[in-house]
Amino acid sequence: MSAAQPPRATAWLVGVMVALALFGNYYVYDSIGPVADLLQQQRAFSDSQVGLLNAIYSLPNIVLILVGGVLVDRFGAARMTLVTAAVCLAGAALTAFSPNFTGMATGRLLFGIGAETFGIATLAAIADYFGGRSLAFAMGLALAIGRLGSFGADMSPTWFSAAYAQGWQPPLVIATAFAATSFAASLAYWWADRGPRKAGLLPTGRTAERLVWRDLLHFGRAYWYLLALCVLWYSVILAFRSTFSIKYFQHTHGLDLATAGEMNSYVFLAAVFATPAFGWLCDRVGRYAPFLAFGTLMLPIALAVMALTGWSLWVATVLIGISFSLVPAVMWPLASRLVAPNRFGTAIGLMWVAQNAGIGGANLFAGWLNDSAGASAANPAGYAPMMAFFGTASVLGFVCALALWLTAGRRRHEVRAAASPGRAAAG
Ligand SMILES: NCCCC[C@H](N)C(=O)NCC(=O)O
Repeated sequence: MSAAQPPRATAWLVGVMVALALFGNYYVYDSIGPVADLLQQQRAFSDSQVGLLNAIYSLPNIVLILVGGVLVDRFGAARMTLVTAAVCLAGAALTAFSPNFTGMATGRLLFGIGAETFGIATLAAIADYFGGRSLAFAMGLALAIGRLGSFGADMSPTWFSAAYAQGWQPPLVIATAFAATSFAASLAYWWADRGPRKAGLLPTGRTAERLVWRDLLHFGRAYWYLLALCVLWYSVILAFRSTFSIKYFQHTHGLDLATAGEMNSYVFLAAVFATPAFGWLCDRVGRYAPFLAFGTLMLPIALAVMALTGWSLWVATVLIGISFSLVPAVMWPLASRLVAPNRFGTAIGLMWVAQNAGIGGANLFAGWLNDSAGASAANPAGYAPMMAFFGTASVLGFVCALALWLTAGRRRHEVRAAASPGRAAAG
């Protein structure tokens, strides 16, 4: 980190553009769910085909995202944000305008290849500009605007009802327009970044390094705890909340589809406001690991409340909302403190390789558990193995958070980390 920093106004301008870029990107990510039924009715897609349109996003990233992280370190956040936003735009357009399933799937594949590296580049951008000040708040705010994009996609059948009335294509064309907005915001960020970068006001650690595979093993112990926690927590929260929770609410708590979906969407909405608020709190208090441990603890408690008690679903929804807001608000700023700045992209890339594999694996395993136990509305007890699996994984995530707290998350470590960002426990 250089001593001089970009002016605060420039940092916030960049923050706003990055957040706008994330908004469009998250909208496109979540744009398939709302048109799934139309795709089945009008294009005769099967459930597997619709599922594949989302799965194909994660699968290539189990390998490619690592390369993406290294590219971010090598070519810088601004250039990689711009390039990957262009790839995402091409993917969204191909998805919307393809005459057949193969073309649509290729579009989603392209979008996935661009989007995960785009995610790393935007985190690196915020770390560049807010490394020494309000980092968790700025990252939380950017992620919150991204979540607003996901919420917007969920609400799009209401907001753009005329487009939905015309069939499956106009909503995907709207998604492409959001991808174009994301590209425009990325272009503006790249433009604004040129001055501070040339003036040497940004971290100078990002060098044109080759990918040395052995180096990947040289992160400190705290980083590996964070990686394990990232895999376990995201696997549970995304596989449960994005795939199985609505069906689970319907079958075990007797909700209708609309109410179950609404109950689920409150978690997104809560995250929009609570993620930056929690980030702000962490910056003010100057502590990260204890908050991370608290956030991860909320998840197994929520799952236990759902699976083992007859309490209102609101209790579990609030607890998951806290976890879903707090953990990302702390995890990514903490990651930027645990590794050197020139290895941030690689570090996040490695975390997201494992995360994508974990999310994919958890989805497949939970589905297999439900099928094997015959989970259904007639047999709600059949969901017990899935809940036991999610519960165990979330408890293990909490154990990793505790281990991280003990390794590099005590007050003395975090004070030192704040004084010298990007160096703590890097060793
Ligand atoms: N856009 C939804 C998937 C994002 C996955 C990505 N690897 C990630 O973890 N992003 C940070 C987040 O909390 O959304």
